[in-house]
Amino acid sequence: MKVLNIRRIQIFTLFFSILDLLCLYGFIQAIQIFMDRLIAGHRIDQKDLLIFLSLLSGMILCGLCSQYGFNLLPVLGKKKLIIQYETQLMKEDHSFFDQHSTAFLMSLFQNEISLLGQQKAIFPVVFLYQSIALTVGTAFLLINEWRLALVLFAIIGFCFVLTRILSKKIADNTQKVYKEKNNLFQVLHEDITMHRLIRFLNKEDYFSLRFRKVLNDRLIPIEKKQANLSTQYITIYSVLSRALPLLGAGIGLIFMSLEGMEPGKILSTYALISLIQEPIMQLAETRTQKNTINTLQEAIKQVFIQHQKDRRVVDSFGSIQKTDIQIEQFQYPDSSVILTGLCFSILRGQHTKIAGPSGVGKSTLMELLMGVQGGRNTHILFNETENSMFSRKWYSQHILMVDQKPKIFKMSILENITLGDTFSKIDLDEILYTCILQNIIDEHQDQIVDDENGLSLGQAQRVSIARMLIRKPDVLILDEPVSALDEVTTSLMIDRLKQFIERYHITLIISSHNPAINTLCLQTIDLKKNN
Ligand SMILES: Nc1ncnc2c1ncn2[C@@H]1O[C@H](COP(=O)(O)OP(=O)(O)OP(=O)(O)O)[C@@H](O)[C@H]1O
Repeated sequence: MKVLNIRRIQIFTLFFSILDLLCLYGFIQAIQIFMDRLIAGHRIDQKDLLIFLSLLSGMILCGLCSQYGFNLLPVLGKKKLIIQYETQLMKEDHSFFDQHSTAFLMSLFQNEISLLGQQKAIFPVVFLYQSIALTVGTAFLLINEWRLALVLFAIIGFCFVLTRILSKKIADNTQKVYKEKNNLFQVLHEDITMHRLIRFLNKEDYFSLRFRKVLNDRLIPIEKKQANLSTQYITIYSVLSRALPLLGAGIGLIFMSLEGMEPGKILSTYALISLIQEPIMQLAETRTQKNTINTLQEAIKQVFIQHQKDRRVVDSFGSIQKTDIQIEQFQYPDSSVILTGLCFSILRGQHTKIAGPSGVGKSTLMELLMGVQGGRNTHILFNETENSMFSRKWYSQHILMVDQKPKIFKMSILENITLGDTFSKIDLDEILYTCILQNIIDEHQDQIVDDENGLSLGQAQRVSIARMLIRKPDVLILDEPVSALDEVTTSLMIDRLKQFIERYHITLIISSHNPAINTLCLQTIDLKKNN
């Protein structure tokens, strides 16, 4: 995908903004000259009109171009940063997603990352442009009437200090607003995802009250403070922008009566003062933006600190002949011990059943095998090498797992299986036969499905198995693979699965409460409850 080059658009915007500025100052000077000449009794000729019109059309054209750039930059900046962080998100480890809720990550992308992208793209252009505008304006004003300029600078300087203090306060408060907005977003997300349960329990009022409490007691007070600060800021700004040019003209008139200042000069001084207060205020404003950018950048950096440094180094290693499981003790953070004193091996072709009552730690053991959980007292070895030595790429080619809850993407069934990889028609037909999916494919054709729409739980389970099986790993871990299948389909599925794994030398590790699975397995590891 081609992303427009931000740097080029920034230069384009700055270039036309400066041209626009120069046309504007040229225009002011032209007015002063024409006015002085009119007063002196000269007439305006065709050449003068031509200069006038050229400057005017230059201003319109350059204004259009620079405005287009200013409107385009936030869009590009937002897009760039979203792509950058999405790529980073996809590389994150399992523990990252345990730490942050979906709602939090979604709101991070919608709010903070988007805003940071916009500001980062537009900030340097605004800053540079306003600095140039201020320098040019100051130079013109000083040349035009230095005594008047000094009086006005003193007033502007005072307002500048005031707005700087205010803008710092606004930036600090903005961070609090973001934090509370995220909070509210998470509560709302929970209300939506749990809505079915809430309705069953007739608890709508209880949850609405919780939402309103977060909104009224936490977010609204901070937003009110923000409104108050912004009002003070804008008031100073508007008083300055309205009063300053009039003040300039007034002082100019005094100079005129005392020392005979020309009317053309008063007019151009008035126009210059009108122009100069804008960059001054905008530069104060960019300070607010700079504070916001820095804090946002730091906040996002904190979220995206890689949790587990990727120590895995081995990419090429033969197929798995032996898997050793040595677990002295495993527990999740802040939980009691789940697994303890486990030591067994699985040889190639030695299909193994992991048995035990619900909650004993079967899925946990499987996650340890997949390397998504781990710890100092747990050792998983493939061909006598610690699993931490293997890269994720190696894992994806040699050991795969089908979760207890089937995962279906919003794609067609075939796409759900291939996930963009190319498989031969023979391979596809074979997998559809093994997982009893041919009828479902015929029924749904290329229709898009997801796990809530279009597939039963048993069908979704079979699609999830097909997705992993077609990749023919050395070891396939199946967590409760037939829990949603009827007796006939279970028995057919087991027969076909047996043929498939024998043909491709795949070793199965299965957890299931269904005794029919026993016919597939050569050893059983019985997990016992620790408490
Ligand atoms: N991410 C986690 N953080 C903390 N505790 C967890 C986590 N995942 C599972 N547990 C706890 O670990 C224990 C074992 O859970 P696990 O899912 O491994 O059991 P199981 O034997 O597969 O159960 P079932 O047969 O019902 O699927 C449970 O007490 C569960 O609450």
